[in-house]
Amino acid sequence: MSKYAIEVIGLKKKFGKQVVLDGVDMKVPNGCVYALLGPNGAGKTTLINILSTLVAADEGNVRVAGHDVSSDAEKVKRSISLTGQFAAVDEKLTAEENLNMIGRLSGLTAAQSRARTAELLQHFGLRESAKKKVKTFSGGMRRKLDLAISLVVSRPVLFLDEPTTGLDTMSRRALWEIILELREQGITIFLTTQYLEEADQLADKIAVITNGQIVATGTAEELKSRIGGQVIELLNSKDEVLCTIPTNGTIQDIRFTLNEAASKFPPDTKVSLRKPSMDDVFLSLTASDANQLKGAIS
Ligand SMILES: Nc1ncnc2c1ncn2[C@@H]1O[C@H](COP(=O)(O)OP(=O)(O)OP(=O)(O)O)[C@@H](O)[C@H]1O
Repeated sequence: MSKYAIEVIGLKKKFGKQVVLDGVDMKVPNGCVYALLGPNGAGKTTLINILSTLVAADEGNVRVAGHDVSSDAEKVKRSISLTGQFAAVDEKLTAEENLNMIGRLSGLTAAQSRARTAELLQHFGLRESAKKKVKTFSGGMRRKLDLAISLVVSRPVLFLDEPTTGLDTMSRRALWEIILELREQGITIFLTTQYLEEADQLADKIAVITNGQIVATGTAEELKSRIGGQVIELLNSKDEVLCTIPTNGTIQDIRFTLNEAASKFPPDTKVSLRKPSMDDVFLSLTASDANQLKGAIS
């Protein structure tokens, strides 16, 4: 068996004249949480759709769970679960009925389906709402049910397209815990997100995509260290951040930056130094000009 759950080489995709994926290479090891991080329109959903056989690639080699997505699509489909950006649940049914229906459609016997439904309702904290119609559910409950539905039959690779978009902080954290538990069971989780904190907290490896190209990959720490030494923050008298400026951490760069800042900002502006965050990494990688932040003071 390949040690990679997902292998992508030279993937290209156009919609009409628009190049959406422009030579993507990616290797996702088995059993990890891999986050694809990128701004709106970067090509994240298109990539997940290709990996899950919903959309065909124009060029390149794509293997999921060891199978080629174009020549072995059926085997890929049997190896994956997919949860989309919008909850794919039937609103008129209860949570229990939704799960049971998917169980039966997936080929489980009535008894197996009931048992799996009970297990998932318990696991996702939905037991008390099991008999309520989904149309009465909050966004967080719906998203949990959506995720539970994708796990009725356990598959080695789970795709989650922006799983926590629109959720409140508590529901988001509950979902993160569930995702980490699934990893403990050996499932590979490939998720897309626009939330830097999510990638930072969850992912063993992060790929940053912008304009259809992967511009960086690594652990959160590796990505943060790429940005260099220290970030200068300028704050007003109410301690509100006026400006964030990455530096390479040397006395020369910090002095130059502060000299520039001193000529632009009032003398009572406060200065603080901190280590780079994922926000800084993301901005520096996805900004059209990596010096955009420095430009903020000129
Ligand atoms: N079926 C399609 N036909 C034409 N254009 C498409 C199609 N699907 C996606 N696109 C375009 O491809 C680009 C990338 O879209 P995609 O949905 O992959 O981005 P994304 O990174 O998932 O964005 P978001 O975070 O907003 O969901 C967008 O400009 C989008 O309009």
